[in-house]
Amino acid sequence: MTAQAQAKPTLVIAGAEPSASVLPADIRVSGLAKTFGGAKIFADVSFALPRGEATAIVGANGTGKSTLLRCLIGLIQADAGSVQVLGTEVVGGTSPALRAMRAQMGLVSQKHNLVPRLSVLSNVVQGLLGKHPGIRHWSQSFAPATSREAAITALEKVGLAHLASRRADRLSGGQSQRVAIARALVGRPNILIADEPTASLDPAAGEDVMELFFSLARQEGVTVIFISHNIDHALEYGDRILGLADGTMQLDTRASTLSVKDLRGLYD
Ligand SMILES: Nc1ncnc2c1ncn2[C@@H]1O[C@H](COP(=O)(O)OP(=O)(O)OP(=O)(O)O)[C@@H](O)[C@H]1O
Repeated sequence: MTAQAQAKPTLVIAGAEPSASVLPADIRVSGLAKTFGGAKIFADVSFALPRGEATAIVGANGTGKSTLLRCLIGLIQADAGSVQVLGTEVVGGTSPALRAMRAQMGLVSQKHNLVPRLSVLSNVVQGLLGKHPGIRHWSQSFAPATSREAAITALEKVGLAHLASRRADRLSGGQSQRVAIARALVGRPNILIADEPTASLDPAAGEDVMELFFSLARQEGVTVIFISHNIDHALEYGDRILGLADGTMQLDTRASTLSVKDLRGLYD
């Protein structure tokens, strides 16, 4: 299959895999559309993500990958369509319903988003705020012992328990991203969402973070959806690839059936 052929509408198979509609899905998107100020970002986007699978979203800059993730989390409202996450309808969902849904998710972003002046342990404790809103989970010193212990366990999983008391702004980029992974995992989420988790890391640190992130996600049986500009990462770590181009989902297929060359077609 050539790169050019893969990205052309004749090969669009979004939503067409029989398995996508029959497997239990943690995320179901149907007919999703989003505009900003009248400019179409994407329309008619449909897919289903089976439980326990990792899905990579790929596509050129500005095609709407982050916007799509934000619509899934309910941080921005789609203009049309439906998004069901763990049984909750996100489009038009109430704030309490969206908060309860997000409490079952872990988020990792490219900028780590740690609170710089707080300790590593407090940052990880804050990963429990979705499940336990309120001041007790702002800092490890207010948190109940069970939460502190959960945070230490999460730090052990990413190999950083020995840095629990270090301030977050005294970490390297790779260490920060590991702490962000611990924070995402501490609440035992059902879904992990990562927006370019290695974008700010050098290649070796990026590789380490991807290995760690996916080995932990697989151990926990978590459904993962991640954006990557690294085609090798998308193919290596994604069970499935979603490709956005020209305002539609041009690609929705198993990673094992694709090559680097196929995916480059999305960037032409
Ligand atoms: N809040 C917003 N208001 C207006 N336009 C926005 C907003 N957020 C994103 N956009 C626009 O929507 C388009 C898609 O942006 P988005 O960040 O989703 O793309 P992306 O595929 O994630 O890009 P990249 O790969 O560069 O991160 C861009 O043209 C962007 O400028």
